[in-house]
Amino acid sequence: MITIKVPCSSANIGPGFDVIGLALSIWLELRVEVVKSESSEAPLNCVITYEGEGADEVPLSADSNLITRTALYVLRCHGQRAFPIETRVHIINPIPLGRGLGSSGAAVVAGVVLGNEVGKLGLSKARMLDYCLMIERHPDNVAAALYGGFVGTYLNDLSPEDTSRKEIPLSEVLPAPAGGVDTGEAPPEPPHDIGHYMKFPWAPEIKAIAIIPQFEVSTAKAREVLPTSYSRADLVFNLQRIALLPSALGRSPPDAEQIYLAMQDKVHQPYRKGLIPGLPEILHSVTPKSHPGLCGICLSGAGPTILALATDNFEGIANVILAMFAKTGIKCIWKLLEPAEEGTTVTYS
Ligand SMILES: Nc1ncnc2c1ncn2[C@@H]1O[C@H](COP(=O)(O)OP(=O)(O)O)[C@@H](O)[C@H]1O
Ligand SMILES: N[C@@H](CCOP(=O)(O)O)C(=O)O
Repeated sequence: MITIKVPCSSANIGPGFDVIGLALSIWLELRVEVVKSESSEAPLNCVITYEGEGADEVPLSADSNLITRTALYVLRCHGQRAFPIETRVHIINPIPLGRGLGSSGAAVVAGVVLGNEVGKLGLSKARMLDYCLMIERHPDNVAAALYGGFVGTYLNDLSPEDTSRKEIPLSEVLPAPAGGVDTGEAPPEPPHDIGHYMKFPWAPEIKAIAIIPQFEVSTAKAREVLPTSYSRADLVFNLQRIALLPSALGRSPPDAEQIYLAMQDKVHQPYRKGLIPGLPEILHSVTPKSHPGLCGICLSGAGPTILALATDNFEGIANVILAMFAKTGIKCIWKLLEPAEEGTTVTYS
C-alpha cells in the first residue's frame, strides 16, 4: 500500500496575495493499492472510494475526480494512457471544500504525486510543482502543500514559447470527462521551472486559529471580483508590509503589534468583502490591543475562512469571531492548527 498525505494550506497570508502560503495541520490522505491482474472492469483501470468532507458531491469516476484527473494528466504526459491494472484509491479528506483552506491545491498535489507513484515516473518535487502549476495556477497553495511550512512563492519569467505553453487553457490540460474514452491525444507537457518557493522560519509560539464559516466561496469566483490594475499607493502599501512579514512571523518571541501591521492588505481582501458578510468588521475590530494573545488576522486564501494567528487565548479569540459571524446569520466551526512543516509525504507498507 502507498499512503500519500498532503496538508491543507492558507494562502495569501496578509499582504501576500498569490505569494505567501502556510501549510497547516489537516491532511488529505490517499491509500493506494495496485492489484495486479489481467484486466479491470473499472473505467481507466481505477476504482475510487471516498470518505470525509465533500463525500456527497465529489465525483468518484477517474475522469471526473480532480485527484485522479490530475494523475491521468501526469501519466499521459509520460505515454501511459490509463492507470495500471487495477489501481484502487481510497481518499480520506478532512479538508473542507471551498473554504479557503486549499482543498483544491491539496487535491492537485495529491493527484500529481499519485501519477508519479503508480506510473513509477521518479519525478523530483521541483518537476511535480511544474505539473501542479499547469492546473492550479497560483503557486501559494500548491508550493506550501508540496513542500510544507511557511513559504514565499513566485512564478519565473519564462520565454514567450514556455509562457504560452504554461497559459494553455485548463480545458486542454484536464479535458472534460469523456466517459473513460481515451482520445489518444498527448496533453501539453509543462515547461520546466514554472515556479519556485523559499521557506521562511516560523516562531514556534504562533498557532493558527481557523474560523471556518459553513458556506463555500469558489476560488474561481473570488478571483473574478479582483481588479486587473491597482493604484501605486495600494501596491506600495502591500510591498511595505510584505517586506516585514517573513521576519515578523519568524521572530521569537513574537511582536504582536508588528505582526498585526505586517498583515494588512489592500490587494484582495477589500474586494472580497461582498462575498463574505462581516469581513471588514472582523478584520478591523479584532486586534492585539482588544484581544491579547492575537498577533494578526486575515482572510485565508480566497475565503471565507478567517485565519487568526495567536500565541494565547485561542478559544476566546475564536469565540469573538464566531459571535461576529453569528450576527450576520453565519454559523462557523473553528480549529486550532499548527504549521505542517513536512509538506507532502509518501510512505509504503
Ligand atoms: N479531495 C478532493 N477530491 C476531489 N475534488 C476536490 C477535492 N478537494 C477539492 N476538490 C475540488 O476543488 C473544489 C474547491 O476548490 P476551490 O474553489 O479552489 O476551494 P478551496 O479554497 O477549498 O481550494 C471542490 O469544489 C472540488 O471540485
Ligand atoms: N491566491 C489565491 C489563493 C486561493 O486559495 P484557496 O484556498 O481559496 O483556493 C487567491 O486568493 O485566489
